[in-house]
Amino acid sequence: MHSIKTYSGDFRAPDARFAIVAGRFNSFIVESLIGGAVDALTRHGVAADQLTLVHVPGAFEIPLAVQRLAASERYDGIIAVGAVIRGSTPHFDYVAGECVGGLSKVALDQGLPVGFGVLTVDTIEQAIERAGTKAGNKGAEAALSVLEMVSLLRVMQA
Ligand SMILES: Nc1c(NC[C@H](O)[C@H](O)[C@H](O)CO)[nH]c(=O)[nH]c1=O
Ligand SMILES: CC(=O)[C@@H](O)COP(=O)(O)O
Repeated sequence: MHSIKTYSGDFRAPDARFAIVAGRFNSFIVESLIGGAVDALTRHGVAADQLTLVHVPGAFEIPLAVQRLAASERYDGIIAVGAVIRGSTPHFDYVAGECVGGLSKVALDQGLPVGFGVLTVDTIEQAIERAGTKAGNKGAEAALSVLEMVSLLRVMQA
């Protein structure tokens, strides 16, 4: 049997600091995503004083706020939440594309876990399903992914 060096994170990151950046657009959905993210983190031992919540106008603005927080070096991980719902013009593709592209760039440029809890959906019904009803809560999923990545990066640099 080969012994393979393995790195894996878990869902514990003592004293880690997290920020949630939330777009206000479609706020009735986004509030549930924020709630899911906070609930997931607190259930895994993250205290309120380890959490910061930042509101921005919409998904397009999320990457800039995430970049500013990342550059401050005060956070171990950042969770982006928002809801981009397709309308009748190509606007959706621009907003959603810039949001995910910007978030990936910040994560890689800053070497910081950034969770993608931004819904990119065709209908309000699809958004509701993914904001705490039958298809889970993408805010919670993103928060747990960030928690795991923070833990993993700590293991990898130890
Ligand atoms: N249509 C949606 C937007 N649009 C707004 C943009 O994100 C941005 O705030 C505006 O263009 C000003 O720069 N935002 C969402 O989060 N969701 C949408 O469905
Ligand atoms: C995601 C969007 O940008 C969308 O809300 C815009 O709707 P429309 O394409 O009908 O202007």
